[in-house]
Amino acid sequence: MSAGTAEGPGTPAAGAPRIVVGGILVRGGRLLAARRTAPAETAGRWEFPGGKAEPGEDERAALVRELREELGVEVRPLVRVPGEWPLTAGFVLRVWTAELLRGVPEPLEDHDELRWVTPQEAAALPWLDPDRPALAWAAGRL
Ligand SMILES: Nc1nc2c([nH]c(=O)n2[C@H]2C[C@H](O)[C@@H](COP(=O)(O)OP(=O)(O)OP(=O)(O)O)O2)c(=O)[nH]1
Repeated sequence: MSAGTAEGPGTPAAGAPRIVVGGILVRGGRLLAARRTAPAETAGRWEFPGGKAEPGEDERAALVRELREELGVEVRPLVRVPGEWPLTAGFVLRVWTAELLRGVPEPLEDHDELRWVTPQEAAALPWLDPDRPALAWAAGRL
């Protein structure tokens, strides 16, 4: 809700950032990295799968929806990585750990490769820069 502006209650403040939410899935000491296919400036870079929360959509619900669409799996968000990281104009990245409930992740949308990587292997991949702090946080807990 905007605080004390003329926009009225419930109206997002002008310029309020929209959220991109990414998910950290962990299996046997490895985390799931996904290689983007688009847009061109991000193609070939690695990230945590996820996407944009719709206006008004809870970010956990957005993560569940995005991982269903992109990977074909059902997940349950667990813990939000402390912090958020600015993206291109108007978006911020937030990252959650998530439990894999059902399914085997497949690169159905937005990615051409998925890889379960150790922290050492992850560090050697060309990640999108905004993901690096969340990657470091996760790697320290594996
Ligand atoms: N999904 C995701 N996007 C990230 C991460 N790090 C990062 O910089 N980004 C950027 C890449 C994209 O420009 C943007 C997210 O867009 P997206 O294409 O994944 O979102 P979306 O699935 O909702 O796509 P759309 O509605 O635009 O079609 O955020 C990350 O860890 N996960």
